[in-house]
Amino acid sequence: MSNTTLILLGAGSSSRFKMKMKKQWLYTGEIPLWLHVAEHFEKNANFDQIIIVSTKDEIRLMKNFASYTYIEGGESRQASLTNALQKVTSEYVLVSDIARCCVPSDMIQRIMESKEKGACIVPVLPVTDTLYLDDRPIDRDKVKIIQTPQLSVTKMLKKALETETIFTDDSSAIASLGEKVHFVEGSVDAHKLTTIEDLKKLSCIQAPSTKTLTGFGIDIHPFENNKEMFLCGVKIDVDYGFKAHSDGDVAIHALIDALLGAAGMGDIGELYPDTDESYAGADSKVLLQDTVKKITSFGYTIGNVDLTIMAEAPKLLPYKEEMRTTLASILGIRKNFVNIKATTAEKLGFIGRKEGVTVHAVANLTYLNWKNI
Ligand SMILES: Nc1ccn([C@@H]2O[C@H](COP(=O)(O)OP(=O)(O)OP(=O)(O)O)[C@@H](O)[C@H]2O)c(=O)n1
Ligand SMILES: C[C@](O)(CO)[C@H](O)COP(=O)(O)O
Repeated sequence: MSNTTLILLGAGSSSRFKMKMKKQWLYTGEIPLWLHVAEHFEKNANFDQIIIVSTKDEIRLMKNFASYTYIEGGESRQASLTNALQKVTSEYVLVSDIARCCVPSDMIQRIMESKEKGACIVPVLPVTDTLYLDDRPIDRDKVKIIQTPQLSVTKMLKKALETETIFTDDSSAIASLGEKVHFVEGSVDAHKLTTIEDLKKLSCIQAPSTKTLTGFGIDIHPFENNKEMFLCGVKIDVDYGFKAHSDGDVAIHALIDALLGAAGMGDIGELYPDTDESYAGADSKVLLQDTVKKITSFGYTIGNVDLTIMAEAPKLLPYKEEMRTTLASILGIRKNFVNIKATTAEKLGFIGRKEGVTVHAVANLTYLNWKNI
């Protein structure tokens, strides 16, 4: 028993990163950044428990990668930390930002070995440039740059955060109680990933794998009279549509499943349950937009998609070009990467009897190559 819990904070929105992808989900080789950080800490110290703090959507996906304890974050770093601390029963807690993704092994050792030296053990860097406060130079030897991870006595940190005051790190919270903060040497390598430019300073992360991930989706809907019909987001000029909880766009539903399949994100029913009244009559284009947003924020980029619509009726040839253009625009790819095929079932089965339609879809994803940004 190490009597230490590791909390990795990753519930931020990456707003300063200014990419469609969240920085936590940038891929290094075949693993996302958050997992790279967790595995690195796990290799370098013993923990009773490892807690990853993230958002609800991300936690769903994270659980497919590794069995850590996952906790939903809050509005601020401090709120996220407070949520995670509720699950901590060990004497010590090591808290780090996932954004600080290249913390050297010797820095982790230095912090862990200093456990007894204060209520909070903090890695620091000296300032090497001249410093001014407003229009006056100040003594730079009295100034420190504070990094993470920080090791705290759990009960002190919990107590320090029982306040409305917002602290930018754990050490400032503990210092506010008058408790001893002990400084150890940090490292320039433990630079925090905040903007795209920071990527150049982080040598521990490699280019993402060039692997292609393939997903397959299938959906079936029966016809229903006196409804509007939509396929691939295009209104089809017939006086019947599909029986469904949403607008019944069976093609978009199959495509969403193919995209989710390639990303390892489950299926359409998990993301947009048909028991949820907010999706009653939903425009499937909006669901596809949301799926694309999620896939992109999790570090993937869409390569191509291919759909086969099996329908005895209606005739779809006149709509194929508009279907291609509509899907390409939502997927954010050129229309030559969107293929639509239509086929009959040669009058066989429920499709042949004109009772409904089946759509098969395939999608390919790759990891977004952030090295080319
Ligand atoms: N509500 C929040 C906000 C931040 N963090 C985490 O705290 C760390 C430091 O935050 P920062 O680098 O500022 O990340 P973001 O908040 O994502 O970035 P930005 O401010 O640019 O949106 C990050 O690992 C971030 O994921 C968190 O867990 N919960
Ligand atoms: C905790 C921290 O990384 C210490 O340097 C820093 O304060 C986080 O600041 P942010 O504004 O939440 O990125």
